[in-house]
Amino acid sequence: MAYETELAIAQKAVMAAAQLCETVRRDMVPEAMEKQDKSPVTVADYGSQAIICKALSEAFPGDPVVGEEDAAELKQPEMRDRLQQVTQFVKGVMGTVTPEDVTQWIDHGNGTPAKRFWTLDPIDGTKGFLRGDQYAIALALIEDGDLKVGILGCPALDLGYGSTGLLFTAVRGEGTYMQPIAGGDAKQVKVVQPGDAERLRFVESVEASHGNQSEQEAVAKAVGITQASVRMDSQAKYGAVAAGEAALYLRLPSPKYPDYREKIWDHAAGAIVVEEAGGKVTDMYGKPLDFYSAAKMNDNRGVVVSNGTIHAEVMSALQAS
Ligand SMILES: Nc1ncnc2c1ncn2[C@@H]1O[C@H](COP(=O)(O)O)[C@@H](O)[C@H]1OP(=O)(O)O
Ligand SMILES: [Mg+2]
Ligand SMILES: [Mg+2]
Ligand SMILES: [Mg+2]
Repeated sequence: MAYETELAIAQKAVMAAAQLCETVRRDMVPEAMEKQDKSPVTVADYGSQAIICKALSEAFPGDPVVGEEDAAELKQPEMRDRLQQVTQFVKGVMGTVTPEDVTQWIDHGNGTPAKRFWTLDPIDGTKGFLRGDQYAIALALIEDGDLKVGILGCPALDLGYGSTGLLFTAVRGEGTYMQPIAGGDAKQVKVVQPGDAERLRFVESVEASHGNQSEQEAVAKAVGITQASVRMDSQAKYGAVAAGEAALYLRLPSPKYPDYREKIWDHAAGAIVVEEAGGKVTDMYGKPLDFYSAAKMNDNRGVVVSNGTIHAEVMSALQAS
């Protein structure tokens, strides 16, 4: 199997990070700190990035990591208690560590795209995490501009499989697998097959300002989806499409933030998980997402994720609207 070592190390790291995130949600009411761009971050976002970056830096010291968080704010003197808290949670998962270790590991995620690199969202859907809803830990390997490995940990997702917490893994050319985070066998998953009317559902963000819900509804209707959307935070939406629980995920630019550009860590892991399950991922104009030029996908607008068979129809509906 290709990328066996990469997959094994990344999967183990994402599992450990998932354990930290769930411990934070169990042991405290996570508080949001505000970043410079006004978006929230928690001790779990930092802890998760520390754990995964440590594992990647040890196993693949030459690979840059393009991660969402950095430790600049956490290193400020007035944040000492907060850093201590992050360190305690990291310790809980991996034994002895110092606050300096933690900030160094987090800052290992300040890399830039290269011939081969990883991209990491330590908690995707921080707002969902804070609300007690869905969130994801998303890690992907990009080589020569193509997604090669994706790991998507969804600690609060069950999709009716009877165990909460699902992990999706994908390697280019080798399919997508889903397994319970709590332990158990991995099974291969496939997107919705044509004619499966019951699963012809669409998913979108809970946060109205992360998309354009009225246009998303109109487009879904235009392609024959009659059920109301399922609203879900984070890249767990990609998991739902990969597992065949929804046929479409629409993320159209919010009229409130027309200049917003999607970030690679918000889509890389989810995209390969869906593609390897047989689905298709493009921007709203049908262009492939650019995962290699920069952390921000400057030349893409919106994201459309489908089971593949309805993709062309969705593009026509978007053009007409
Ligand atoms: N205006 C926006 N349009 C699209 N996505 C956004 C917008 N603002 C923030 N986000 C991103 O949406 C993601 C969560 O999406 P979802 O609604 O699917 O759970 C977060 O990674 C967040 O990025 P950030 O962490 O930079 O705030
Ligand atoms: Mg995040
Ligand atoms: Mg995110
Ligand atoms: Mg964030």
